[in-house]
Amino acid sequence: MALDQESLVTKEQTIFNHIGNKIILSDREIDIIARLEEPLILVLDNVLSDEECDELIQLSKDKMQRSKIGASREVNNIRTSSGMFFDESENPLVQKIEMRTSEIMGIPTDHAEGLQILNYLPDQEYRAHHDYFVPTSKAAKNNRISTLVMYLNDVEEGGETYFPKLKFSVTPKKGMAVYFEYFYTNQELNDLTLHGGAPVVKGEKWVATQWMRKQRIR
Ligand SMILES: O=C(O)CCC(=O)C(=O)O
Ligand SMILES: [Fe+2]
Repeated sequence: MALDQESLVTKEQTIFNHIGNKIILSDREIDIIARLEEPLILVLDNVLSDEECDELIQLSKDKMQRSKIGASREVNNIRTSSGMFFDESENPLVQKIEMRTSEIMGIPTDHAEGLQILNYLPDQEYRAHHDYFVPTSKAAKNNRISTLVMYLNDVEEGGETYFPKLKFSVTPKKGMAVYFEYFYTNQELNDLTLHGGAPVVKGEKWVATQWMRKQRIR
């Protein structure tokens, strides 16, 4: 069979490998609500309890400052939300959530970046971007391979996580999450994971993001 024909029928290896519509963890059952196969994108429910969401917001509120992204860590317009990172296993709640995201994502905790919290007010957004680093950057030597964005509250209007190349979007809902991975041999599939946080129209939006690296970082 010609190569291009083969690529039409063979599916790439995925990192996420739970079978069925539930992920049974030691302390919790997570529901798989929706699934796009390639690139793999999953909408998950019951990832965090209401109490865990509230506590994460409380713990991060004090530490918020205008988000800084990119190598220069300068304030810019790609992301207008405020944000902060917890240190790895900074407190018991963060440690518990790291264990959970590791089980969900199928990657050991020592590959996990510190949990990131973002807060968006009306008109604030995160323009479309890839979570992996460009090959020429220093960080790409141990690049990100997968993302879990967890919604910490309900947003009155707007704030969807959108994937413009797939014409697909996820509405934030407290305790739910969207998972995607970009460790495919076919770079075109990785490229399709372009995504952003749409501007919040009404209310505010809180998310916690877990990124996994290819190799251990701690
Ligand atoms: O806020 C969102 O919906 C997306 C967040 C995101 O893309 C990120 O944290 O990398
Ligand atoms: Fe992102």
